[in-house]
Amino acid sequence: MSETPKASGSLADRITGPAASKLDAATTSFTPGAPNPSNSWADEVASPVGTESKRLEGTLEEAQLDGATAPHAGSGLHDAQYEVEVKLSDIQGDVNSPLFSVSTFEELGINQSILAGLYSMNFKKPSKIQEKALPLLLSNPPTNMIAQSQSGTGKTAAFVITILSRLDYTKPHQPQALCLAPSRELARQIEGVVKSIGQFVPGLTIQAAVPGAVERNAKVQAMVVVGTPGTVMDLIKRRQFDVSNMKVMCLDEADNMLDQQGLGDQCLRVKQMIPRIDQILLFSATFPDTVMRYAQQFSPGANEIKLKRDELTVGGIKQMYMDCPSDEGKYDILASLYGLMTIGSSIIFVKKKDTASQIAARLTQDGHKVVAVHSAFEGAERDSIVEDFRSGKAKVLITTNVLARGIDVSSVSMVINYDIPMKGRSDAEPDPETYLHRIGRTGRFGRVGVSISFVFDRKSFAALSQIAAHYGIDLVKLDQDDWDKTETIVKDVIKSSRAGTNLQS
Ligand SMILES: Nc1ncnc2c1ncn2[C@@H]1O[C@H](COP(=O)(O)OP(=O)(O)OP(=O)(O)O)[C@@H](O)[C@H]1O
Repeated sequence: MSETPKASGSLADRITGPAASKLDAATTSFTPGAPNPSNSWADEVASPVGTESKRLEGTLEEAQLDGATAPHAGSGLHDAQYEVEVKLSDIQGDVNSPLFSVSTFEELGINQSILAGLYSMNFKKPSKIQEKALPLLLSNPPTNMIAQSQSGTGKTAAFVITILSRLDYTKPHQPQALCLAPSRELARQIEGVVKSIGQFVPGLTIQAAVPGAVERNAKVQAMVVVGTPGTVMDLIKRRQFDVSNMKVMCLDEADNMLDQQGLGDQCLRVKQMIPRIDQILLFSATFPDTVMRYAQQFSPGANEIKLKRDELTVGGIKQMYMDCPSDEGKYDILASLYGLMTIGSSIIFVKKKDTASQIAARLTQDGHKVVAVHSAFEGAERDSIVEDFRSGKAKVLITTNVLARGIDVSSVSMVINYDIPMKGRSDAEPDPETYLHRIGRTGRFGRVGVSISFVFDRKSFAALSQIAAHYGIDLVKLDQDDWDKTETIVKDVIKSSRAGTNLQS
């Protein structure tokens, strides 16, 4: 890291000095990007977004504790030796961790061949959601389930084990389980998890139903089908996909699938085209109240495992924000962070496809190595770019909300919200669910990671403040005027994780 942000002084600082978090009654008019001589926009927002430098210290200490790195491995915060081994068994033994469980996979009544798959993936103990959900999921008669658990805590394995336990293995060409996901990348990833967990299950057949995967007129002839709603709907309509014998239907990222106008309609159509389903499973890290009611209709009589709002954030993810000089000025800050982004892998989330492409082009021009993916890319190209990112060939990925959910790449140590996620007409409101899913691309299954959200005006600051208030969290302000300090703070967290490479079981 040698570059320093070109901009001098944050907007908030240029207005009033370090942004204060208390509400200031006297407000003056504000033009985004233009210094306001008398009042900070930050002052005008009742905000839990903390700015005191001493909070940085506290957070770093917490980072070590929450990430379960230093205390278990015995490495101190200022230890020059960054390579710290994270002991997963210790995290899973901590009653407060979402990965905690008292039981073993054997005790959950899982079939031997499925157990063999779990062990070969080095899954030693279930996580909390797996331990709580599996007895309910596997009991007879099959019961519907709505299950919520923090990002990166192993929901996929919970529903995949259920699917594999429900199949009639005497009918290898008969589709019996359907799993739907909101993006082709997530559907492909789930297909991979089914293959891995089911690798020792004799006779198991799996097929993906994403755009381009099933030839026109070809039949879907696998027991487990994982796809995206639009493609699956078309295949059923065209009678390429026989759904007369469906035992399990699972929606991953269910709140997103049911909430979004297009996706929601398609999921409902698919369900209506299936004459009978023994078990309907809805999984997500988030279930806003508005969607929950609809989810309960979609999956009637379901057992429910829910989290409280303040339990939703993952302790291993250190959430920070950067006060940028202007919308345009965000680019310089991003470029300055490049060195930190490549310690592990990073994902930069933007709102628009165009922004993703433009930033990627600019960073490339400036000599950095990055890739971009969004829905305007062709399917095959998307697959190959995401594959490069998974394998570590590409370390910095710029994308839109299309990859905000579900994507599991353990080496991701940093997530940047280049644009604060917004929803509603003309982006009127902040989108706390998307925020949580985006930052959840790091800190997977006990690992440590950093999220940095960029704010630059009153609207973006207020939006981030509301998101922080929604989850009852404090965000740490990174100072662009003290780049060395910023670098140290971020580096300490990222290097303590070396995400993915040193998680010992
Ligand atoms: N019992 C386990 N032991 C060890 N690793 C596990 C276990 N269960 C899951 N994992 C790993 O944890 C990671 C996260 O799991 P998964 O992708 O299922 O999370 P998730 O809860 O679905 O997250 P998200 O809400 O982001 O979709 C994966 O790499 C998975 O292989």
